[in-house]
Amino acid sequence: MMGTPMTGTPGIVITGASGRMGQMLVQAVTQSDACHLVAALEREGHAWVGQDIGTAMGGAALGVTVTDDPVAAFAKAQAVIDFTAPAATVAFAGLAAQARAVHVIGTTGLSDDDIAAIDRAAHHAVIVRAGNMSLGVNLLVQLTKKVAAALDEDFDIEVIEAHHRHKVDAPSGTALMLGEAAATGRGVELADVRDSGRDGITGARKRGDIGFTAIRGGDIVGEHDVMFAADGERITLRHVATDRRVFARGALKAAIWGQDRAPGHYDMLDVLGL
Ligand SMILES: NC(=O)c1ccc[n+]([C@@H]2O[C@H](COP(=O)([O-])OP(=O)(O)OC[C@H]3O[C@@H](n4cnc5c(N)ncnc54)[C@H](O)[C@@H]3O)[C@@H](O)[C@H]2O)c1
Ligand SMILES: O=C(O)C1=N[C@H](C(=O)O)CCC1
Repeated sequence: MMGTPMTGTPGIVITGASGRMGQMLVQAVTQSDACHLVAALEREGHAWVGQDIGTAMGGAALGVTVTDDPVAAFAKAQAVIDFTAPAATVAFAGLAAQARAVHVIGTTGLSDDDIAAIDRAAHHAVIVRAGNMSLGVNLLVQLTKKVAAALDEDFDIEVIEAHHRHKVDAPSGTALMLGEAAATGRGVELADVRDSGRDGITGARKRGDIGFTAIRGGDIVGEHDVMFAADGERITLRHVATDRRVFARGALKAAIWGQDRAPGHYDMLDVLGL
């Protein structure tokens, strides 16, 4: 059995345990000395509910049975790591806050109303939310802010992202983080300059707009370019993720960082001190 539970380290629940990120997170937690797995959650009716999470993943038993009961799972946890879907994440934010567990949210595609609900839960507990938990992307956010602040609107800003064929939301959470960073650097609101989904006779590009393009295909883990294009020259900042472990590593760091912090809605820049 991997990762024997240690009482001195935070107990972690992984939601969406059968998912691409869920399985990566179960592996990361069970291999870590800094935390231990107390529960694995899946949606009601999922084939893995009732099975040992280790054997369901095709490996050795881990002694943790997949459950569909978030209240019971969260009651025994110090942190909930959640990469699922918007409706689930909003419900989990309330339940994790009631359990006073740190809620690490990787889920993307959240609406403004979803984020407002998460903000309300963060009055009572620690929530760390980021569209991308990797160190590289969070550094890229800061670089994007700086480059955007240094250049004027002669440089058109375009965010181009590519992901696997199963991804359901666009632009990606990361692309939106980068677009927000570019807008902040320029001193504008992203909502006022955002241009997504060009198709047909769109008219010429509007000066000052921040454009988004989404590519979906194959097994691409996650690639992001921020392009600053002017007449005669072009700068491109790029991040390429080749392994989902980079997201899992960031999420574990956030779960541990959040222990004993004051309630609030934090992001990975807080966790990484960037
Ligand atoms: N922030 C980051 O660093 C980062 C990195 C990768 C993925 N993501 C995001 O994480 C999310 C999940 O991505 P994925 O590729 O793992 O997707 P996935 O579809 O493989 O996994 C999602 C899992 O959540 C489960 N789920 C849905 N509703 C549930 C509920 N009510 N209760 C329990 N489980 C539930 C599904 O059954 C599924 O197993 C997406 O929003 C994605 O964009 C974020
Ligand atoms: O695979 C996904 O889905 C990813 N989602 C995040 C996003 O929307 O930016 C991070 C990269 C992978």
